[in-house]
Amino acid sequence: MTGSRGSTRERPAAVTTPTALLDAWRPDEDVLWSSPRGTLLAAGTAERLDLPWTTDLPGAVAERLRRARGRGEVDVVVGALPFATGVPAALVRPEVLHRAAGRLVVPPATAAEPALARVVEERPVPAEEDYRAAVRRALRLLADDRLEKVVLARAVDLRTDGPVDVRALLRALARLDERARVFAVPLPDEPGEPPAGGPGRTLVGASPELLCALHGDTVTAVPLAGTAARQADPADDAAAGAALLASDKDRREHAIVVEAMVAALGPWCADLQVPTGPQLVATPTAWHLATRLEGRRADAATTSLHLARALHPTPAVGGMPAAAACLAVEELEPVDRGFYAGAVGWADASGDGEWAVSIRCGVAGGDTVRLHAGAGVVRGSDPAAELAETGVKLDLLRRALGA
Ligand SMILES: C=C(O[C@H]1C=CC=C(C(=O)O)[C@@H]1O)C(=O)O
Repeated sequence: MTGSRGSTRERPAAVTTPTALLDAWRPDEDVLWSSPRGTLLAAGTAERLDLPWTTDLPGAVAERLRRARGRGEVDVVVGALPFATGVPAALVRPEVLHRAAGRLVVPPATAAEPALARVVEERPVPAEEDYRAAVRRALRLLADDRLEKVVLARAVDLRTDGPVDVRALLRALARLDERARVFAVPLPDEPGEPPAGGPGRTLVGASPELLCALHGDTVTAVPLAGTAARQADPADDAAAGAALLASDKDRREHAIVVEAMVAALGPWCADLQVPTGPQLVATPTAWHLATRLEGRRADAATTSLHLARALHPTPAVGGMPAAAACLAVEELEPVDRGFYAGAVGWADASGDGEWAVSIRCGVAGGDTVRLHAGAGVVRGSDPAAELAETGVKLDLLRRALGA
């Protein structure tokens, strides 16, 4: 699935399947990534690349991959980049890379399958009324023209009655959303945390949003923005999707993202195709507006990480203008985003790579899972509706956890 075929520590795709890779995934040791293009199991760590976005990340990664290729080692990095641009990434060049064709498709659960630990407590951070108050403060910033859009996120801390089995959670996520990019990335301990005795922290999720992909010369990005809750009744559900597609406020929120992404990709692309309007995409809990951008890279030296760095943070997770929105996020959100709303995926020595926006995810560790979700605030947004929208987004992980 990647363009590079040079390394000696890779297993041929024919010998394995996505579900075999999931079964082989080891907590705290391995990264799992599954997308429509294929599934990767990055086993063990040959090299840790804990670089922030703000360094010459594309150059540094390309150089390390080139050297690894020269030594006949795995020449692919896999992992996650945080939301904040100054914070180190959780990227690894694995000892062994296993690949399988196609995405992870998990058969229905059997009685023999171990059940996930039960969620016994949920604590929103901040409290729901404080989130609504933060949206009202954001609306005041939007009113005086300093900002056009800001995405405000909140967290929910879940406590379970036993350790969370991340492999079982991945299975549940893959069953729930067959179109998503599903991932599990072991994270470093938080600074100042005592050394982990038990299981460490794992970023785990099912992202519906492609930040960018580069395959050969083809550049793709599929920004999402604009949300409506799915409905149980099919007619109501179709009506909710149609209403979203017709919603002025959501189309405005979406257009801000597309405009910023087209501007960011422009210098890297020849012939960038931009559809005239958004389409609907569905996740199990939400409808979204989506626009598929496709172009050809203008320069053969461009890698997927050049594109990711040019795009991040898009106004689907930050806002517009980006710098003012990030300041507002810092001021209005009481919880650090960590690896939520960053990027997760892989890059290889040929320049190819695929990066999802790390949304619809949580950080699992021991008996807790911290979930995050955000909603785009623009003029005319309603604090109660934004709170409900973040709830709809959080529901994907809640549902996978059986909460
Ligand atoms: C920021 C999130 O979603 C983004 C993706 C789709 C729709 C969004 C929205 O309507 O605000 C967000 O931009 C999230 O899931 O936490």
